Amino acid sequence: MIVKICGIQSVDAGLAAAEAGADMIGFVFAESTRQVTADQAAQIGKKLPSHVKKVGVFVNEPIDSLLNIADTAALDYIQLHGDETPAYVKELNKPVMKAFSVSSESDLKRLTAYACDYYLLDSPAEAYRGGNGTPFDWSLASSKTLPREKLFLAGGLHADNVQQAISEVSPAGVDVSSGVETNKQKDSLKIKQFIAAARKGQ
Ligand SMILES: O=C(O)c1ccccc1N[C@@H]1O[C@H](COP(=O)(O)O)[C@@H](O)[C@H]1O
Repeated sequence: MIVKICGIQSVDAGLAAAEAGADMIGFVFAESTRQVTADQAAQIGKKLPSHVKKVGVFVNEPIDSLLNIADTAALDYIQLHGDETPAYVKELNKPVMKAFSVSSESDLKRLTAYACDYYLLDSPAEAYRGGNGTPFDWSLASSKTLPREKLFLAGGLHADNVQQAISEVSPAGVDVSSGVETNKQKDSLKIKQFIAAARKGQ
C-alpha cells in the first residue's frame, strides 16, 4: 500500500511523515490554506530522505508555470486536481496522478482517457478543489473493471476509516491531508496512526 501524506508546509511535518513511513508527501501549489511556494517546497524537500517521493498538487495551472515549479521544487510526481484534459497530461510529459471527483459511477468512465501513472479518486470540490476532509461513497468505486494497480483513494480518510476504505476499494495507494491534522496543522501522532492503520488494512 502506497501512502501519501499531503499538504506538507514545514520540515518538521515532512520529517514526521518520512519517519512514520510515508512513501510520498504532497506540496499544494493550488489555492488552499495549505498552499506553499516553489521555494518553500524546495527547502523542505531537501531535508527529506530521497526515497520519499515529492508530489506537487496543482489545479488548472498553465503548463509553463507548472513546469517551472516542478523544476524548482524537484517534484517526482504531478497531481492534477482540476479540469485538466488528457491532452494537457500528454503535453506535460511528466509522471502524473490525475484526480477525479466521484459523485456517481459515471464519473469513473473518464479515467482511462488519461495516460497517467495513477488515478486519484476524491470527493467533489467544496471550498477548495481538494483537501476538504469529506469522504465519498466508496461503494461507487467497487467495480471490478477499475485498474486497481493505478488507483489512489483520497477524501476524508483518517486512521479510523482507512482500513474500511481499503477493504471496499482495494486501491494501490491512499492519500490524506485533513485527517492527519489538529487545528489545521499536521499532527505527528495522527500521521503515525494513519500510516500504521493503512499498512494493516492492505
Ligand atoms: O490539500 C489541499 O489543501 C488541496 C487543495 C486543492 C486540491 C487538492 C488538495 N489536496 C488533496 O485533496 C485530497 C483530499 O484531501 P483530504 O484528506 O480530504 O483533506 C487529497 O488527494 C489531497 O492530496
